[in-house]
Amino acid sequence: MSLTPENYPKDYRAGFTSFVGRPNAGKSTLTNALVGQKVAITSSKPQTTRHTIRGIVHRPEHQLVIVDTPGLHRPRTLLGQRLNDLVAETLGEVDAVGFCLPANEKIGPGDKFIAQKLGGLPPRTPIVALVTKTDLVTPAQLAEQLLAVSQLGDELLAPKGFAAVVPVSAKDGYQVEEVIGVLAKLMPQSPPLYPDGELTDEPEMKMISELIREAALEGVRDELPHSLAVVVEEIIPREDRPADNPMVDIHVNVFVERPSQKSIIIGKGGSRLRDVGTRARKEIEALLGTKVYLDLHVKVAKEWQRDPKQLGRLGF
Ligand SMILES: Nc1nc2c(ncn2[C@@H]2O[C@H](COP(=O)(O)OP(=O)(O)OP(=O)(O)O)[C@@H](O)[C@H]2O)c(=O)[nH]1
Repeated sequence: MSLTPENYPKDYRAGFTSFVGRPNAGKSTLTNALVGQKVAITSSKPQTTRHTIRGIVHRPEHQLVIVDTPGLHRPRTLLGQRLNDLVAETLGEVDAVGFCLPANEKIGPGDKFIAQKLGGLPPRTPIVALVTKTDLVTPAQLAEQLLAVSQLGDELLAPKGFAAVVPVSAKDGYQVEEVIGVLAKLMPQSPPLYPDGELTDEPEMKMISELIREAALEGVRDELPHSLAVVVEEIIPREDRPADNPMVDIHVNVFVERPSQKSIIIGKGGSRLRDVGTRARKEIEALLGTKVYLDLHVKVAKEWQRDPKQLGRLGF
């Protein structure tokens, strides 16, 4: 029998949690592992998560709603500041924060910067340290990192420190269920917030633009992630299609900052853009469950990261 707001165990817990951590710490991959389906985009390039995407973890005794925040980092451009505002806003509203620190990298200034920010959250918000990517280190290295992480909490989150320090590998599934359990215990007693089986409430347009962004970033150089914005202009059901075989036309603008970046995205004779389109289309078809015609246009919007008007137009 599925859970409803009227029929749920009396000690049921439900609430919001958010993962923070420096770029590449493994936040998106962990979200996907917890939810069990691809919802947040992942890539080996830092800062690919621009939008707040929620994954929802359902268990018989609790529900976790995960808000996936962009990588916290020191503000550099206007876009950077906006990302930070977004992170601060998101974190003010959650019941617990998961702070991701990779097991295979020494704690650095970026981690300390984030820990300091977390120290400024309302005193009731518990913070769980998640030591990610444990598959990449030996048990001895892991033990050392767990100790270093606890010390970081004692130093910068005094007097409470971390509510827990949990090692996890999203890649091989080690301790994924433990992470859910630890976070769930920190949620308030509450009826389920979302119906059973719902995995994300992210609007389709955002998910589509994330899929295209992910495809467009595949295999490109480091400078591009910050310079790329994807805007889905419209989604139109194709007329004159048989009812059992529908199709939608999706018109998309891909914005870059410089003509040279436009050439990178398009590739020789348009070959790269065709590949990006094919890969993204397959993912979008799987998401929507219908055939898709994807119309991609690459445009140059100079310095869009620094221009408030352009940022607004691009949905930031
Ligand atoms: N070996 C291993 N690699 C991992 C694991 N989790 C994440 N990764 C890799 O680490 C890289 C970054 O992971 P993401 O999940 O995109 O990191 P993120 O923190 O969301 O990154 P941003 O969006 O840049 O903030 C990717 O190449 C992942 O495949 C893990 O448990 N084990």
